[in-house]
Amino acid sequence: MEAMTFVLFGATGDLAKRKIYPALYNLYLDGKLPEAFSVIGLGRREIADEKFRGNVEQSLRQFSRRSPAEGEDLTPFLSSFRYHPLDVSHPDDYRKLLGAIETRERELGLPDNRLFYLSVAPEFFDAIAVQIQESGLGSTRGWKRLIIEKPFGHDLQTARELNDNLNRAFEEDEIYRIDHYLGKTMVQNLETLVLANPVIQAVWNKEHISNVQITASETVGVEERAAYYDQAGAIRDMFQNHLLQVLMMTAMRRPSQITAGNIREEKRKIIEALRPVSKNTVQENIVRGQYAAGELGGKPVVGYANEPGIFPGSNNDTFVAARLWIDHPDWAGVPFYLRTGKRMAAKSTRIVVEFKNPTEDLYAAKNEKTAPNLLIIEINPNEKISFLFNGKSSRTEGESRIEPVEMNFWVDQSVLPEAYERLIFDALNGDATFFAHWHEVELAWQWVQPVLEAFEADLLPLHPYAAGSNGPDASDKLLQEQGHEWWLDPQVPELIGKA
Ligand SMILES: NC(=O)C1=CN([C@@H]2O[C@H](COP(=O)(O)OP(=O)(O)OC[C@H]3O[C@@H](n4cnc5c(N)ncnc54)[C@H](OP(=O)(O)O)[C@@H]3O)[C@@H](O)[C@H]2O)C=CC1
Ligand SMILES: O=C1O[C@H](COP(=O)(O)O)[C@@H](O)[C@H](O)[C@H]1O
Repeated sequence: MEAMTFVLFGATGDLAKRKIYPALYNLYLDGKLPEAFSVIGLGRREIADEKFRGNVEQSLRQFSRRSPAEGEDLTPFLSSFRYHPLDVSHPDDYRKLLGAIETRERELGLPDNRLFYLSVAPEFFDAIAVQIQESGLGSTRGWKRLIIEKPFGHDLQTARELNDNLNRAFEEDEIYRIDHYLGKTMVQNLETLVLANPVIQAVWNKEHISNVQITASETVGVEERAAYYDQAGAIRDMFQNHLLQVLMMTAMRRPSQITAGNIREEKRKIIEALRPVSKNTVQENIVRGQYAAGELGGKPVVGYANEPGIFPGSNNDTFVAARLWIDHPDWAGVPFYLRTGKRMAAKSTRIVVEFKNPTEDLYAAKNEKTAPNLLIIEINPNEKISFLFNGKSSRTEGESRIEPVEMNFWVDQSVLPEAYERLIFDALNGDATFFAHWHEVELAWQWVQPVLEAFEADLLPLHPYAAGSNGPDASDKLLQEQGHEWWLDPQVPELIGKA
């Protein structure tokens, strides 16, 4: 890997502490950082280098999946770290920063390869990009890259404006938009599961698949992020980015070769083929909800409207479910159901692929039914692939019946890198496969925009659902209209025990 400088805006912030430093440390332990490496942390407050390194060490002890041993000498890792005060709105600070980076490049004999990581509030993205250009920080003979965190805009227009500004300083192939779902083991595994297995490839289409269900349910509420969340809602926070990315990864067709460009091209074709909703059709296909008071883990929890920092009477969505159609010859007639919500019964991010079941009545004469084959890809908190199929088993002496059985592949989570480790490693290497391309982001906003407008115009009811439930009943109806139902966690074992 090429020697380089990692310039971190927001080095004193929460994300840096919880995710970025632990990711860098784990990459270091695995020998995945360049031999010559300089990290320059930035923030407004004045902090001495020693103190900054102490803060980084503290974050490793608290948040790294492999915590350093008590008394372990972290100097070899921490010696790469320097701190530099900078206020994003002060042009002079960028010129001083350029001086500090160049000094370190000379000291360490580094080429001027620079990766800028914007771990700051989104309202600063534009100004930073412009200043990187104007101060000369971006005028390198080596390469330059930009990592940005979501949100990429608040709607279609602001996303486009942001992108235009980023493009003043960076080409598209220099921009790495993090969607941490694309760094998750099982989301990355999807590509292999579907593309590298001819048997699965053969059935991955409308001939064999009845419907696809993508769920990201959370038990947490709005937590400490009321100011952001009350403006974003589930539609911007989870649906526009993570859920649509998982949809693209699930539905994409086989490229001729596995390259970043080809994968992104195939994903783009899917999001482009999503049938648009209009203000008139949004009611039929989208359900929005907001959690009311309820119970989780045996404890009462307040409703969204009573959470600290939430605007009284807020009609923000904390739950969204949608039925989507992909106008692509391979997916005609296959509904994709997506849903996400806070304060739901369980933390579960999963994809359930339900196959068509032409054999359901084959055993009618024996008074038996077969269950549909299900492929379940669990993304979080378990990382697991299960296949449910029909088998013949004898539960009672002498009596043999058809029974759904489950075949499992569990990932050993204890040895796996975290999403941020994978994504930072890829960005250091210039591999953009698992980052969101502008086309995907723009098309996702384009699809979501009429939904945002319908929400703003109050064209859809805001269904209350009890905290600790599976969301509003209206989201079940979305599926029932097509003769489907959400496959819930507890239901699958029940199905296995049935038959
Ligand atoms: N935290 C998380 O889990 C996640 C965060 N994100 C995104 O990551 C980004 C950072 O989030 P997070 O770390 O939580 O935010 P924090 O509020 O914890 O940190 C913000 C950082 O920005 C710096 N900062 C604020 N104002 C200025 C300024 N005028 N000039 C220079 N630096 C400034 C702060 O340093 P100082 O006060 O010293 O100036 C601090 O280091 C956001 O875009 C967020 O949406 C995305 C996913 C998850
Ligand atoms: O991006 C976000 O994701 C988290 C959920 O992530 P997960 O990895 O735990 O599934 C969500 O809680 C948060 O609101 C959102 O901003």
